[in-house]
Amino acid sequence: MPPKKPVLKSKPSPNTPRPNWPVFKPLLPSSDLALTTLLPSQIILIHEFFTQKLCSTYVKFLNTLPLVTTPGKPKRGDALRFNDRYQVNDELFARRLWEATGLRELVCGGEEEDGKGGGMTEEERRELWGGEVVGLNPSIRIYRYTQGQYFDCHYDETNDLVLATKPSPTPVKTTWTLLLYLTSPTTGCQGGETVFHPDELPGKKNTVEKEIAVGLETGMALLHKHGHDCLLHEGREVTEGEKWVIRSDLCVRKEKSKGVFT
Ligand SMILES: O=C(O)CCC(=O)C(=O)O
Ligand SMILES: [Fe+2]
Repeated sequence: MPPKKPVLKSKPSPNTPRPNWPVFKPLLPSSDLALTTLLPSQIILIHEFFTQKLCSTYVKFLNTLPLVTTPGKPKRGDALRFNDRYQVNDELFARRLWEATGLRELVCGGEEEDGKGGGMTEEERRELWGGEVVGLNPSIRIYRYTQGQYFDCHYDETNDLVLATKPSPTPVKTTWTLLLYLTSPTTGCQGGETVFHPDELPGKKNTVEKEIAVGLETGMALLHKHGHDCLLHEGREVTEGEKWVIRSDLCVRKEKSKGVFT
C-alpha cells in the first residue's frame, strides 16, 4: 500500500486582532463574473474575481501583516509547506468576501435568474457544492511564497464549524477550498502553479488521469472540492517574484436528520 498522503490541518488562532482590510474597490460588476469549470465537480475558476488594481492594493496591505514563515519540517502526517503565512478568524471579512464580491450569486444563483442561475437547478447546486452554501470559512489564511517556497502534495480536509449568525448560530461544514491569487507572471511571479495530481490510493474514485497545472492569474479565484473527494494537489515552487494567495472555504449548512447533524 502506498504511504498515506498528508492531510492539511488548519488551526485558527482565535486571539489575532482583525486586520483593517482595504475595501473591495474596484471590482468588476458581478454580472461580468462567471464560474468556469476546469474539471467537472472538482475544479472551478472565476477569472477577474478581483481586479488587478484591487490585487495590488491587497498585496501592499498584506505585506504590512505579521506573516510567519512556516517551518520546513512539519509534524508527522502534516503536509510539508514552506511559505509565509498569516491566519485570522474574521467572520466579518469572510462575510464581505462572500456578499460584496458577487461570489454568493455565482455559487447560489441570483434572484433575477429565477432560482436557475448559470443553468443549474437548486438540486444541481446542492449536489455540486455538497449542500446549501451559507458562506465562507471565517478562518482566513494569507500565504506569501517567495523564490524557492512551495506547498507539498496533500489533501485538504473538511472542517466542522459553527458560524456566529443572527438570531442563532449555524452549524456548518466546509466542502470546497477557495484560493484567490493576487499575483501572477504579469506581476513578476514565475512558477507557483496549483497542480492536481493523479493518485494511486486504492479505491479512490475521484482522481485525474494526468496532472492538471493551474497557472497563476492575477485576481483569479479557484474553487476545488475537498474532504473525502479532494484531489491530491500542491502549490508548486515559486521560481521568481512573489506569489500571494487568500485562502478560505465554502461552508454548507449541516442537515439535521434524526436529531444528528450530518
Ligand atoms: O498555494 C497553492 O497553490 C495551494 C494552497 C493549498 O493547497 C492549500 O491552501 O491547501
Ligand atoms: Fe490544499
